[in-house]
Amino acid sequence: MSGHQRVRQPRLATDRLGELAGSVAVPTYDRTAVTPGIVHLGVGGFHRAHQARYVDDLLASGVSDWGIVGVGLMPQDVRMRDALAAQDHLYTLVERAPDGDVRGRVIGSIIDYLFAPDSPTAVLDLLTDPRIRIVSLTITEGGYHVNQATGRFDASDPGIQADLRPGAVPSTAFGYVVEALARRRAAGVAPFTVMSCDNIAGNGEVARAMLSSFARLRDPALGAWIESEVAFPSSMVDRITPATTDVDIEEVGWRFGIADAWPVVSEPFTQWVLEDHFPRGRPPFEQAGVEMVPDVEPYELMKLRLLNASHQALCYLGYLSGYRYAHEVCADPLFVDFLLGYMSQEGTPTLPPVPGVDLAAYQQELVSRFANPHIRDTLARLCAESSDRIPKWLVPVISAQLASGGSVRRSALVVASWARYAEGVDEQGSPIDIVDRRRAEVMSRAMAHREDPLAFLRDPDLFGDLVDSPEFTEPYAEALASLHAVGARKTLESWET
Ligand SMILES: NC(=O)c1ccc[n+]([C@@H]2O[C@H](COP(=O)([O-])OP(=O)(O)OC[C@H]3O[C@@H](n4cnc5c(N)ncnc54)[C@H](O)[C@@H]3O)[C@@H](O)[C@H]2O)c1
Ligand SMILES: O=P(O)(O)OC[C@@H](O)[C@@H](O)[C@H](O)[C@H](O)CO
Repeated sequence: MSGHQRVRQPRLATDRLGELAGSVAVPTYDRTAVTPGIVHLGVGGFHRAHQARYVDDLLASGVSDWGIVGVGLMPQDVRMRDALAAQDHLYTLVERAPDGDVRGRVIGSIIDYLFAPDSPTAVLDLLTDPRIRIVSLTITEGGYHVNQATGRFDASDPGIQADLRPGAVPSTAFGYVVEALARRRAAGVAPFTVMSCDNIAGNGEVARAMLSSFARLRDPALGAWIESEVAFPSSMVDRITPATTDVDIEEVGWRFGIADAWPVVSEPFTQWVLEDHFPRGRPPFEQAGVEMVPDVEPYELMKLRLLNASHQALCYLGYLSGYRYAHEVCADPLFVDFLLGYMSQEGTPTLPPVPGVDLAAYQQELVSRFANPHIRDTLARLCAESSDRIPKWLVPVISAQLASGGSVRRSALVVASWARYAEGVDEQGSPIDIVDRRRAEVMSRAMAHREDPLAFLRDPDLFGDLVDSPEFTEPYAEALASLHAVGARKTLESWET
């Protein structure tokens, strides 16, 4: 309870907004007049802290035809359905600054939410409604079914297989999007734009390639039509948004007088760089601070190779050393030196020029953001789903550095720390809950590396041919041996670069 007395607050609802206006910002626009223009698949913490907040700004400025309808596809999304339905689809966004300043804001831009298993027909009807001109996605990196080694579509997922059966009722994001596009095409309704907001380099291009490959397996002509007729703008999205905790829910109660079943907490920083390619129209995003550019790639690479790869650089080593939060790691100068060294010596040399960005200042700002003690971003969140993260964020850095003759020593230590973490026991002997959709394979390779030091790397789906590169395997094997012999902290102390 954080020392605060538990008081039962009335549930967040439209008719309470007036009384809440003294303690938090609330929507002042008429939500009943807002019509849907965007369907978002994967309404989790990030979408609610980021895109929905930008759209809320636009609705407040008088735009009324770009409301968001959320769609949940996964079994766990039933909780989001119930939370939002009980509070008129309103929720509280809490922004916590490093200096302890806390701001609350009720977001009104999600005007409805459908849980797809309740009614696939309702979801398909929505997606074929001509008013829907954008379908946006935060379905996580794993939701795109990319074979990491070949870059091609991987159709092995059972849900994908089910969605490929003739006449299937969709169950996956790809199943819904492609079925809806097929219906729009048949009905002569212009396709919506697909806007990926996941942390993937070239997220628009990846979405285009994977969705059209999936569609081709259903109907080659449909696949070709999607590839040529549907727009897939790429984006760089950035706002650190940890998973909401019970303490966060209680804080929203005592601090703002709001009973909110599922608020969302984030840092104050937010950035969205978006490729301006929306042939069916778009909201005036730039009015809400979105940077509309012709080419997002330099910004995406900067963010993924500096911010996201640094998250991986700090999470396993930090966890093994006994830390549990990102800010704890970033209060430790040994780790900060390592992160800045990785960013300046290995991540940054692989980047193209990034228009208007001072990369040295960007690196320092990242460390300050990671060090925000009020965000309480857990290392467990950052260590999860590493099989989807390391190959997309760090392996490209290693490959580029190897190609140019640059250093990979810090990156090698990061990969070795993941391998050590994947053994499933920390340096204090406590079990680690490995959360990864490839958990069994990853853990079994980690179990084998005491006998065969390169065993963890022998997975071309994750590492391509890195195992054949002595410039990488030598520092990797040295790092792994050191982690086993003296642990993460001492390895960092002595890691010569
Ligand atoms: N959290 C952040 O700091 C952050 C910042 C930038 C970008 N992102 C992007 O947003 C994504 C989601 O992050 P989050 O913090 O909202 O996570 P979250 O767990 O809060 O929400 C993820 C949502 O996606 C759904 N989902 C997961 N896998 C899916 C799949 N295969 N198909 C369809 N839906 C699926 C979940 O059910 C949930 O609704 C990340 O993977 C990342 O690409 C997150
Ligand atoms: O959410 P993921 O899986 O893409 O990655 C984990 C974190 O690195 C990520 O969520 C960052 O917090 C985020 O990308 C900051 O904008």
